[in-house]
Parts: sequence; C-alpha cells; structure tokens
Amino acid sequence: MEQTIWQQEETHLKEISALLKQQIKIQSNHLKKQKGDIVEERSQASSEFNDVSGESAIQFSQMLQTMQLREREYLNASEQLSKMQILYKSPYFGRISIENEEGEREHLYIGLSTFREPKTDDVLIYDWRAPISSLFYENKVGKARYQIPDGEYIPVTIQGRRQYKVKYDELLQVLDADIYVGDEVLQSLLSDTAKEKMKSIVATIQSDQNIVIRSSNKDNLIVLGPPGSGKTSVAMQRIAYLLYEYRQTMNARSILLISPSDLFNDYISNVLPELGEDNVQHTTYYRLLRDLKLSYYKAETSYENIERLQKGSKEEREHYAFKGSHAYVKQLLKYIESLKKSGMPFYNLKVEEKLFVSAKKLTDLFYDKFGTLDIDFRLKKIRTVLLEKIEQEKKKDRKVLMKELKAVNTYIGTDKEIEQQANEKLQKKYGKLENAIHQLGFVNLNKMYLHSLTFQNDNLKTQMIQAVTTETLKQRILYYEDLAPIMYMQAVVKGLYTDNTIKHIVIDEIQDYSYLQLLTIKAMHPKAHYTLLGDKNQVVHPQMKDSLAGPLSKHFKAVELNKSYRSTNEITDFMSAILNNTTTESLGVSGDKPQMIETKSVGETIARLVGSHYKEEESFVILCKNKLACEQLYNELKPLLPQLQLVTEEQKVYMKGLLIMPGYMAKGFEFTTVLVADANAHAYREEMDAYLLYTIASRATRQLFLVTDGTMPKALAHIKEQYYRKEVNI
Ligand SMILES: Nc1ncnc2c1ncn2[C@@H]1O[C@H](COP(=O)(O)OP(=O)(O)OP(=O)(O)O)[C@@H](O)[C@H]1O
Repeated sequence: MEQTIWQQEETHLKEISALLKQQIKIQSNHLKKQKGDIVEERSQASSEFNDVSGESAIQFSQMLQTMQLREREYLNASEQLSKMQILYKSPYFGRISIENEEGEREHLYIGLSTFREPKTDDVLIYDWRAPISSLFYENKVGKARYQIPDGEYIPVTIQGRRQYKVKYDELLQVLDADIYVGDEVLQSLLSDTAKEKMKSIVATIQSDQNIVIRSSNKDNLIVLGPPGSGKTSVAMQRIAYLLYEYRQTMNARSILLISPSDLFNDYISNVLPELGEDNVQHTTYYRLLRDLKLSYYKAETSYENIERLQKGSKEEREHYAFKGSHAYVKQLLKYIESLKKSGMPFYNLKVEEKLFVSAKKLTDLFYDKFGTLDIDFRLKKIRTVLLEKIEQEKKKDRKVLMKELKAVNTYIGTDKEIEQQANEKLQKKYGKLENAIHQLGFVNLNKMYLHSLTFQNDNLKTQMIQAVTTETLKQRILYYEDLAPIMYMQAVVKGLYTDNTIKHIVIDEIQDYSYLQLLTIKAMHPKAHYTLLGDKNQVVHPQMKDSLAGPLSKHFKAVELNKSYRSTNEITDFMSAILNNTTTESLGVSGDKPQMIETKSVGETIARLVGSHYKEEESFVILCKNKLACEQLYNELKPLLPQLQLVTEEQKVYMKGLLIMPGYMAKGFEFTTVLVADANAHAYREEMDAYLLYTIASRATRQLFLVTDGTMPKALAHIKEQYYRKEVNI
C-alpha cells in the first residue's frame, strides 16, 4: 500500500471518528435534557390532574398527547445515539469509488448505518443496506447499476472498491479488492471463525448472498446451499435488510424467525444487535404448540423422535413415513373438505357429569342451522349459542343459589357478598366448560385425526396406524409425526389462531419440516411472506427423506448458493466425498486432513487429542450417535477432562468450550474441532447415516477427528484414503 493512500485514509478516518465522537456527546447531552424534561412533565401531570373530569379531562388528554410525542422523539433520538455508538467502534468497512453519467466522481464509505455531516447533511457513511451500497457487494469494477426505491435503475461506473479493517479511529488494514476470491479481509475473517456466537458477515457479503439478502419482501424464497454456504448468515442479514428497507411498515415485531431450538436462537442472538437492530420474534416449531393451545397433550420433541426412531421397529418407521407423506397430506385435505358435508365429530358436553349439550345437537347446529357457512364460522356460531346457553343456566342457578345461601340461619354477608359467593360457585361449575367453548373445544380433534388416517384409504396398514395412534392419543401422547396433522387441523378447522401482524417469516433448516408443517405455519400467519433456508443433504433424522421434494418448489423461488466458507478445504473435500457431492466450492483456508484414529481405548485417546488440540478460546465438540452413548462417554471422560460439558436438550444458552452432545443436536452450529467418538460400523449402519455423518463432519471449521474401533461406518467405507489420514493406536 502506498504511503500516501494509507495516510489519506488515516486522516479521513480520524476526521470521521472525531465527528462521530462530537455528535455522540451532543446527542447524549440532548437526551439527558430531554429525559429530565419528560420526568418533570410526568410528575407535573400527576400532581395537577388528580381529578380528570370535565374541562381538565380535555386538557389532560392534550397534555398526554404532547407527552407521548415527546417520548417517541426521545426513543428515536436514543436509537440514533446507539447507532452512532456502534458506528464509533468501527465507522466503516468498505468504500466504492463511482462515476455517474455526468462524469462526476464520488467516494462512498459503507458502514453499519448512515451518518451525515451535521451542518451540510451530506452523507459521510452510507448504510450497507442503502440502494447505492449494493454496488459494493457486486465485487467488481466497471459498469454497474443500482435500483432506487421507485424501481428506476441508475447507471454508474465503479472505478474502485476498497475494504478496511478499522477499530475506533485506528486503521488496521486497507485493501483494494475487486473480487472476493483471495480476498484478504474475507480470509482473515474465515480463519477467525467458531470462537463464539455467530457474527455478522456484513463486511464480506458475497454477490450471490447479496442477491438473496436484498430481495423484495414479497419474494417467497427458498435458499438452498451446502454446509457453511452462509444460509443462516444470509437469513440474519436479510432480516436486517428488511427492517431497514421496509422501516415504514415493518419492525422487529413483524418478522418471525423459526429456528431449530432455543439453543440455536441464543447462538445467533448477537447478529442483529451487532448490526444495530433489535432481535426479531423467535420461535421453534415445537413452541407453536403452545400458541395453538395444545398443551393438553404431552408432545414428543424432534430430538426425542430421532432417538425413538433410531431404535424404532420397521413398523414404527413406516408409520412415521406415512404420516409425513404427501399422499397423507392430500388425504387429510380431502378429509377436511368432506367435513363440510358430513362427519364432523363433536363431544357430548357435560357439566358435573350431567349432559349439557349432546354431540347430536351440535351436529344438527353444524349441518342444519349453520350449514351454509365456512367450517370455522359454523363453529364460532355454535360457540355463541353455547355461551348464551351457559349464561341462561347460570342465571337460573344463581337465583336458586342465592335463595339457598340467604336461607342459611347464620349471617354470611351482605347481598353483594352473597352474590359473589354464588358467582364463585358458578365459576367452579361452568368455568372449565366455558374456557373449552371459547377455544371451540367441543370439536373432537382426536377423532378427526383418527378418521383422517383411513379416509378414502381404508386398508390393513392404515387401520393398524389408526389403532396404534388411538392408543397413544388415549394416553395424551403426541408423537412428533402426529404434531403436524393435529396442529394443522387445530389451526385450519377452528380458524382461531391466526396472527396477522407477522409480515415475514424466516425458517432455517427447512429440510427438517414436512409440507404439512409449513401449511400449518402458513395457516397461522396468513399475511406473511417467506424466506426458507436449508440443505436437502443435511438430514439427521433416521427416516425423513426428500422433504424438499414436491409441492414446495411450486410456491417458492429457489436460489442456490454453492460456495462454502466454514471449513478448511480438506474438511470440505472429506465431507463432500461422503455423499459424492462435487458441486461445493470451498472458500475456506487450508488445514490438516481429517484424521481417522483406530483405537481400543476410546476414552484415553480422546483425552489425548483434547490435550494436544483443544485451546480454551476455541470450541471442541465430541459427538456420539445418541444421548445414551454421550452420557456413558461423558461419565468415562469426566475424571480425565473436568472441563467437559454435556449439552442436553434443555440447554437454552449457547456455550463454547469443550462439549459433548449427540450428533443430531450439532446441526446448524460450528466448532473449531469436531471429534466423532463412535465412528464405527455398528453405530452408523444405515443408509441414512451417510447424511448424518455428512452433517456432523461439516460442523468443523479447522479439525475433524473420527475415532473408530476399526469397523468403519458403511457410509465412509468408499472414501478414498487421499481425503484423510489414518492412525492406528491399539
Ligand atoms: N460472506 C461471508 N463472509 C464471511 N464469512 C462468511 C460469509 N458467508 C458465510 N460465512 C461464514 O461461514 C460460516 C458458515 O455460515 P452459516 O452458518 O451461515 O452457513 P450455513 O449455510 O447456514 O451452514 P449449515 O447449513 O452448515 O448450518 C460462518 O462462520 C459464517 O460467518
């Protein structure tokens, strides 16, 4: 780098940094004053307006409005301040030099948010999400264009593209780079990965990722890419983009992120705040059960399901496959359609063991009185009828109760108190039924589900599935494969649980979802658009196949990413060899080949490997096929490795360090070192295990160890020895 360029850049940075510092000070003082005024106004309001009636009520409401306006201004100003404080730590990371059609030249500095010259209002730093900043991510020089909000394209010539590493007012690196391959900033970031929680990639977004991030809210996207291609990162930067681009109509509460687990959510929870945005709403598919008010059941989690099916019989697996199949979805949809004409199952409603309204009566109301309406409207009409009936019954009962209570010889209270006692008794008698009616609980959901299993498909197999399901439902157990149908029916038939405030839903690891699960999410959020991200090969479930095949592609625009940024080239080559996948391009750094270590003393070998390869500031994970194997190995290793932590499903907070967990739980995360503790033929013996091994091998950023007893898993047997090093250590 020429000395003059460095000096120019250093001077520029110092100027910007000083200006930022000055503005932060001004804004902080201004905010302090604003806060003082608000507090004073509030206390004045509460002392002046003790009696808010008549004229003073009008005055009070006017004052309230002014106060609210002031508070909103205060919130906006403090948001501005926190954006400047984030900028101050690292004012910008890039610059593009452009020439417009009139021949005017400009240098545009790109950072996490916009910063303007306070007097002239000129933009000194452009928000990375501003339309013009997209030019930076095209990673090229020459003719280009960018689109402004009204849709028009503005042509420019990019004359240069510069990247920086900047800390406060200190310039650490300046790099003229027009293309990403060999990009030093990216490389130095890549060799830095897996130390802690996920980080933003905003300084090094690549052009294919940029297209996804900047797509319109209305585009329903499915982003597919191999391990480490940045899908989760793209998802997070896309959320930040949507929050910026649609800030007039969307905020953090209008976006819902559905991720595999609470632990995963914690892992990604720093990205949006790092980008100066609030975290958006987050849920897991499992938590939607709660939103659908299905807590009556004990529902199996996806991890419990994996464990059960790993050991499951052929029949159990067949039942799982049937319930997740497209054929069953069609059957279920037809069944729900048929309910318009006949067969809607209802409960007999009882109060204290006495019949309140019969199922027959409900059927009559459903098909005769309200038969012309949509299913959910009919149910809501019935709800009104039932609630009225309860009110009438209560009225009658109240009269009798009051009479009885008043007839008691001793004094038990005033009339008002007696009425309250009567109401409490009535609440006890009718409360439960009333709640159930509010939730349309008079529909027999279990029966509906059971009927759907054999609907227009009544044969020995479906009868068997129905019989087994009847038993589990009796025990209030919902297996994971039962969740989607029950949740779908609950959402669609009752039409009660829709949330129209959600405008965009991002779902990571989409290959884990069945089509029916997606239909449920859609039914619950009718106004939302979608960004789905996943990889059909990263399947850790022993039975789930081809979940991305079929109707999904009809409704979503597919985008593919094919470069992988996570692992060393050697690890990427090894994991690609597992599935003979030749399309993944590795952009990682070089490192050691994965090591296959044959040993009879697993514990000692692992302790030795940890001793020589684990650094405290990094993450090292030991993976076993299932929970039991992890627990056993954990107990064996704990005396040798006291810092070892067993990660369980209950864990909500992401931790780094030396960890042990089942392989299926590691999906989505990354670790400096991955050690597969049971890479043996008897642990991984099925065809689907190739996908599990592919997924877990791809978690490693720098080192991969496979500890084996000498019986190689079938899924690895075909891998040529050039892809790994072998060590025999008997
Ligand atoms: N453009 C980029 N610049 C710098 N780092 C990147 C970029 N894209 C991805 N990465 C890094 O690559 C790693 C993998 O990214 P991420 O976890 O988002 O990939 P993924 O496709 O979701 O992976 P998987 O499917 O295996 O879970 C992360 O450390 C991420 O920071």
